[in-house]
Amino acid sequence: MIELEGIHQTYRGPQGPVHALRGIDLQVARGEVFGVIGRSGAGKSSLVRTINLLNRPTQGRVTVAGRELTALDARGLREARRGIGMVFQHFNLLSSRTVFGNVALPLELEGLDVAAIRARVGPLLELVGLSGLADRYPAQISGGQKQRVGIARALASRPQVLLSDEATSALDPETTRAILALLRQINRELQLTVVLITHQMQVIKQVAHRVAVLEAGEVVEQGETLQVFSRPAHPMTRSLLDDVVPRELPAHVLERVRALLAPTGGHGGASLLRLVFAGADGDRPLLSDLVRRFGLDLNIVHGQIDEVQGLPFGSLAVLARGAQAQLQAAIGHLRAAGVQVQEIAHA
Ligand SMILES: Nc1ncnc2c1ncn2[C@@H]1O[C@H](COP(=O)(O)OP(=O)(O)OP(=O)(O)O)[C@@H](O)[C@H]1O
Repeated sequence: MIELEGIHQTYRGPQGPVHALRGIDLQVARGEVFGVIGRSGAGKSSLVRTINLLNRPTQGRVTVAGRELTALDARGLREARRGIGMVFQHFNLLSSRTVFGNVALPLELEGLDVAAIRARVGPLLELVGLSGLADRYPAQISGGQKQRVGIARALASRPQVLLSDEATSALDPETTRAILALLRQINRELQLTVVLITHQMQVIKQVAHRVAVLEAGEVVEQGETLQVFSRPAHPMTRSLLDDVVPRELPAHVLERVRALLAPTGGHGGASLLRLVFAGADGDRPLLSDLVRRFGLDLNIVHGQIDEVQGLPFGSLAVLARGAQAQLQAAIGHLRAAGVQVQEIAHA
């Protein structure tokens, strides 16, 4: 649905050229929610804005729904852009227009008559849950409601693609969840292709089918969200994932574990293991396997279980005691079952 080929974006900065995008190749399939994540300055806004040529890349080709946008003239581009809606971090609503008036604006610009506009805007306001607020002004509604207006406006021209430029960054966590759920609902019900950029893995976790990680203008990793979450390959991905599943144990937990790891005078060993599991692994009785099959004593010292795309995802720190050979066999068993195992400490 969306194809970016060899995209470079160079700005003229006060201290010389800024290479914001350095050779991006990306493909987004029809009907998917594709997330782009990166730290501030990574080039996310530049990237999402090349998809509708709000930013014309210095080099490279942009194709959306089979049309090469970078080859169109101004008129062709205007028309193609109707197929691409966009929502913004700060909503970009006109304060002098009501909720209805804001959603109606792109339709007025398209030249639709009053009856046609009413017929289009009513269902859109219902879709985003704002039917009762049509006559309010932006100053009279909450941030989450403003973003709902932004989404309805973006959908007014019946686009095939929706771009979201940090749409939830100005919202509190609960409103963020509600807006993301709405985006996901729209993606499903309207079979809309969604590209969203964010600096928060929480956002990716909740809605994106696939994700690309951007660093210094380059895609350093991409893949299915669950795959990237469970087996992050690049240090930047791991660092971004720390916000969701911290890799380091909190200091007070480590201290407690050290005391537990102190030699007890027995014959066996003890290992502090960090287990990361994703997807269906979470449904298997792996911990009872360790006890039953390998005769280990287990002590869960820390953990976090979450969901990615409705599938279990999480990490556990487990203190395992038992015979050395059995400990090693148990680690092999877990790895064979697709669980990532890291031995944090050993005694
Ligand atoms: N119009 C511009 N002129 C000059 N430099 C720019 C311009 N727009 C962006 N940049 C620079 O390009 C780089 C990428 O910026 P961009 O806004 O795309 O990143 P971002 O990942 O969206 O960051 P943020 O999350 O902080 O918005 C940054 O170094 C930024 O300073």
